[in-house]
Amino acid sequence: MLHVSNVSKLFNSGTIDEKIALIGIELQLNPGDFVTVIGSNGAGKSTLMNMISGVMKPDTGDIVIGDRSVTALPEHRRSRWIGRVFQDPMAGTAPRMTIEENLAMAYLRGKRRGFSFGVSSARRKIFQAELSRLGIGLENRLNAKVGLLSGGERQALSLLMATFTRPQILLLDEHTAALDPSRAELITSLTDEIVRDMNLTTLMVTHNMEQAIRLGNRLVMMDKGRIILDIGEADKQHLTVERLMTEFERISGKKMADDRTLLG
Ligand SMILES: Nc1ncnc2c1ncn2[C@@H]1O[C@H](COP(=O)(O)OP(=O)(O)OP(=O)(O)O)[C@@H](O)[C@H]1O
Repeated sequence: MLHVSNVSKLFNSGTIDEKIALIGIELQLNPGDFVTVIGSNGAGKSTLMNMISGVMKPDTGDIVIGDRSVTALPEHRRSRWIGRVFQDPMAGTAPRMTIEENLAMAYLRGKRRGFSFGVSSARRKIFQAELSRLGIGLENRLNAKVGLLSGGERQALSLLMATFTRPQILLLDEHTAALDPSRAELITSLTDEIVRDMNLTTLMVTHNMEQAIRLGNRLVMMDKGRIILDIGEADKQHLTVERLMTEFERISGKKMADDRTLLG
């Protein structure tokens, strides 16, 4: 479903600010894979997400979604196949538009022209049904401006908007990190539910090791632009935070330098 092959990225090449962000990344996600990604600061996690979504182009390598190479396509041309939720609850939604208008926008993403922007009563029913699965009452607030929602509510809406057109790839970029613990837990369980229900192929970056172990069927660890561990379903079931830390130290030869990492 997603094949990242030999992807490298160097920032500020040839200057004293040169930064190696990714080196020869190889990553294959099969349909329905839910892969969590952890790694120390500057490991290249966000850069990898940006390469897949088309925010930036790799220096070398190829990115294939489904059976097509998207490496040369700009971000907006890939958006029909990709859903993405960012860390910042402000990033995924339009604050001055209503919940209904935001959903209509997401609904039209990647669709051919000819679909009207207006919200028909049939479509409104679909939106209400989708919103009610979030379980936080947003289905009764279709005309509320999104800017008035709490961070958790916005993130729940962003998650819905990113997923309800069933993207081929869902990218979650520390999407619970800016929320307080109870809201983060809500978004985490909604994520798990939606990804499983829709069988979405998902890549989720998190700084929370416990969350990375608990969710998904695979766990990938990055360090200094490389994937240093790729743990499959069977091994992941027996994984603990302590074991993960030990593995990181063994492979990288250093302690996990990441102030934000939650040990669970
Ligand atoms: N636009 C940019 N210009 C220059 N250097 C960059 C840019 N984006 C990322 N980098 C550098 O590339 C490396 C990888 O950064 P990236 O943000 O992908 O890491 P990360 O694993 O997401 O880190 P964090 O967990 O701290 O968010 C870092 O050294 C970073 O400083």
